[in-house]
This record gives sequence, structure tokens and C-alpha cells, in this order.
Amino acid sequence: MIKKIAIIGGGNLGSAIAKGLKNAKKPFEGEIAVTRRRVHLIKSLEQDGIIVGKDNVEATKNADIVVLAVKPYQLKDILDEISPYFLEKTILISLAAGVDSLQISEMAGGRKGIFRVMPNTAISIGESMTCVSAFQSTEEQDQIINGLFEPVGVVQFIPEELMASATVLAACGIAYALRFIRAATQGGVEIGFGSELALRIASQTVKGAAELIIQDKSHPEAEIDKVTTPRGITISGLNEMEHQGFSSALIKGVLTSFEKIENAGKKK
Ligand SMILES: NC(=O)C1=CN([C@@H]2O[C@H](COP(=O)(O)OP(=O)(O)OC[C@H]3O[C@@H](n4cnc5c(N)ncnc54)[C@H](O)[C@@H]3O)[C@@H](O)[C@H]2O)C=CC1
Ligand SMILES: O=C(O)[C@@H]1CCC=N1
Repeated sequence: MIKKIAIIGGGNLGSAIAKGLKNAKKPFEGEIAVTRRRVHLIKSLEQDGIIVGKDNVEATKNADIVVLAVKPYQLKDILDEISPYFLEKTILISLAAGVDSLQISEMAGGRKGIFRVMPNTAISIGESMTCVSAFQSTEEQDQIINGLFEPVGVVQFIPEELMASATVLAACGIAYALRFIRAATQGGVEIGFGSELALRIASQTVKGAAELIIQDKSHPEAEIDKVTTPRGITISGLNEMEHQGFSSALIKGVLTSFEKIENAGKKK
């Protein structure tokens, strides 16, 4: 049983994970310790029953799982500091985009049982799309990781070579989807809604559209067909968006993010 998780680096993502795990419908009942150098910035996590501090070694001691939630360039120093305190059973999770498991294993003295995990920020409300790749792990460790992240979203194990792609589609994807919502809201204001109401309508509409695909396992075009009345208003707007490069802009944006993450990997 997992009794203690240490999250090293209580920044955006590290804090979101800690909160998500504690506030899930089936909350993580063990101890979660989160560290950050400027610890006052994460004091509010204490309200969720999370232990905060600045001592990485103290947090690591007796941890069943250590989550590395720092920027990629900080990994080496952190691992030099905390690796000596890992237990035999300690499972290591890295959230660092673009750093492969072999490098992490080497930085941690040739350790096995390493997972790269790429959640997205919706983990804080239990709605993450979490992609996971496993490196020299046991089946039991795979199950532990699956069980840890399932209460806070959907978990998908993927080959490590797809982690960069998962980062773009799922982690950056939150930003792409939100930009769509914001743009739809701006359009909504032009056609008469106040901005708050426009945002409410646009965001619930996107949620409903996503649920049609998730719950009914339907295809986007099948659902679009149901909305596009012949000679109707939807198809005119949709076609205008396509003439302006809507799908193409999105695909090109995904590719640009992917090229950047690939190039960042090659520079190391
Ligand atoms: N999946 C996703 O949606 C996202 C993933 N990421 C990835 O997650 C990782 C963390 O990114 P963010 O949370 O945005 O970064 P961040 O900069 O907000 O968080 C890192 C935290 O680690 C702390 N830190 C640095 N050195 C430390 C040390 N020696 N001891 C204790 N704490 C220390 C920093 O003060 C900072 O608060 C990155 O590797 C990034 O690639 C980042 C943003 C979103
Ligand atoms: O934008 C970034 O570089 C990070 C990685 C995934 C999400 N945010």
C-alpha cells in the first residue's frame, strides 16, 4: 500500500497534482509532502491536508513514490540531493517534458522502476488526461501508478517514444482548447451576450461536445452532421472558419509545439 508521496517542486503542476489527489472523489488517504524553496507560496496547500516544506531530503525519506515536478534543467541537482534517501521500493515519477527515462535512471544511479507521467492541469479537478510510460518497471508498480492517477482522470499507458506527442496533445492541449473557448466567447460578445454569459455558454457547449464523443464513442463528423442543417446557418459558419484555416491552424500549431519539444530533446 502507498503510504507516502513526496512531490519535489510545488509549482504549477506539482501543486495541482497534490490538490487533485487529496480532493478526488476517492481521495489518496496517505501522506503527501510537497516541497518548494519559497515555501510560503504553497502554504495554502495545508488546507487540503498536504504537508509543505522546503527540505527535499526530509520529504523523500520513507516515500513510496517520489514525484519530480521541477523544470527539466533542475532534475540533475535534485536527484543528486535526494537519490541517496530512496528506499529499495521507492517508485520514481518524472513530469519533466523531454527528459527520457534512461537519462533519469542514470541521474538516479541506475535505478529501475521509473515512470514518466504527463498529466494536464485539469488534474486539480480530477479531469486529467494522464499519459504514462514505464521504464524497467514491474507489473505491480504499473498497477500502483495506474491506481494512483485513475481517481484524478483518465490514464493511458503509452510507449515512451510517444511521450512528446502526448505532452503536446494532452498537456498543451488544455491551452489550445481554452483559446477556442475564449475566441468563441469573443464572438458571443459581438452577437450580443455579456462576456460572463458568453463564457458560460461557450464553455458548457465545449464540455457537452466532448462528452458526446467520450460517452457515446461517436465520431466528431457524425455529431457535426447532426447540427449542420442543409443550407442552414451552422454549415455556413463552419465553412467560413475552414476557409479561414481553422483546422489547418490547429494542426500547424500542434506540429509547431511538437517540433519545439523534439528540438529541445536534441539540444541536450
Ligand atoms: N503536464 C502539464 O500540463 C505541464 C507540464 N509541465 C512540466 O512539469 C514540470 C514542472 O513545471 P511547472 O510546474 O510549470 O514548473 P514550476 O516552475 O511552476 O514548478 C517547479 C517548482 O519547483 C521548485 N523548485 C525548483 N528547485 C527546487 C528545489 N531544489 N527544491 C524544491 N523545489 C524546487 C520551483 O521553485 C518551482 O516552484 C516541468 O518539467 C514541465 O515540463 C509544466 C506545465 C504544464
Ligand atoms: O509548455 C511547456 O513547455 C510545458 C510542457 C507541457 C505543458 N507545458
